[in-house]
Amino acid sequence: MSHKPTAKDKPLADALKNSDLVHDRATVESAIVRMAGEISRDYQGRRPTVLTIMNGGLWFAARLSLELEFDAEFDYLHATRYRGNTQGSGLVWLREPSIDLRDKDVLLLDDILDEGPTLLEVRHWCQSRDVRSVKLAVMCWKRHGRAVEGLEPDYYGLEVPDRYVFGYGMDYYEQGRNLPAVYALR
Ligand SMILES: O=P(O)(O)OC[C@H]1O[C@H](OP(=O)(O)OP(=O)(O)O)[C@H](O)[C@@H]1O
Ligand SMILES: Nc1nc2[nH]cnc2c(=O)[nH]1
Repeated sequence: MSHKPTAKDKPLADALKNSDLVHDRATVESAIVRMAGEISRDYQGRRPTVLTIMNGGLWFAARLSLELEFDAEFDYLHATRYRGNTQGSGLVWLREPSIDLRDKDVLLLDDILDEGPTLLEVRHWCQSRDVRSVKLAVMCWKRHGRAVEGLEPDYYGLEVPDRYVFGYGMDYYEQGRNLPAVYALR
């Protein structure tokens, strides 16, 4: 039986030795503040429903939401297709939002847009709930041109290289999410 690698087999310290810092904390946080300004302007006069995609979106969502200049309704969903691995597979839903989304202006928050199936499916799921609108905001965009067709973020903070990245919410075998910067494996 093949063994799925875990944190024990893949120490974070080794990954850090084998990685480059791509965005330090100040750069990440100023990008998030800039995004919050753009989102605040666009949603003026509305009270959107902000849905965080767990787990990775948590750190970004918390930082961003403190900068938003409007009141909002918050909830979260948990959908994962990497499950502590560095390669994605089918999306597994672990928790759906508990509030009724009908006629809501939904803003989806996630840490990274890479190949796109996660946000594509979650956006589609929201549309099937008869939302008024749905937009995507991601902290990092791995803009390699291989994402599912037509899927681009409405808002993004930073571009990241076409390598496995971690930190600021993004995991390396379920480690490193609370690193306050973004690293890329060499
Ligand atoms: O654009 P994609 O290729 O679909 O990848 C992006 C998704 O991958 C990560 O989630 P993951 O499945 O690792 O779950 P996690 O947030 O719990 O780490 C990340 O948080 C995004 O939701
Ligand atoms: N941590 C992490 N999660 C991802 N999900 C999709 N791409 C990535 C990536 O590069 N890093």
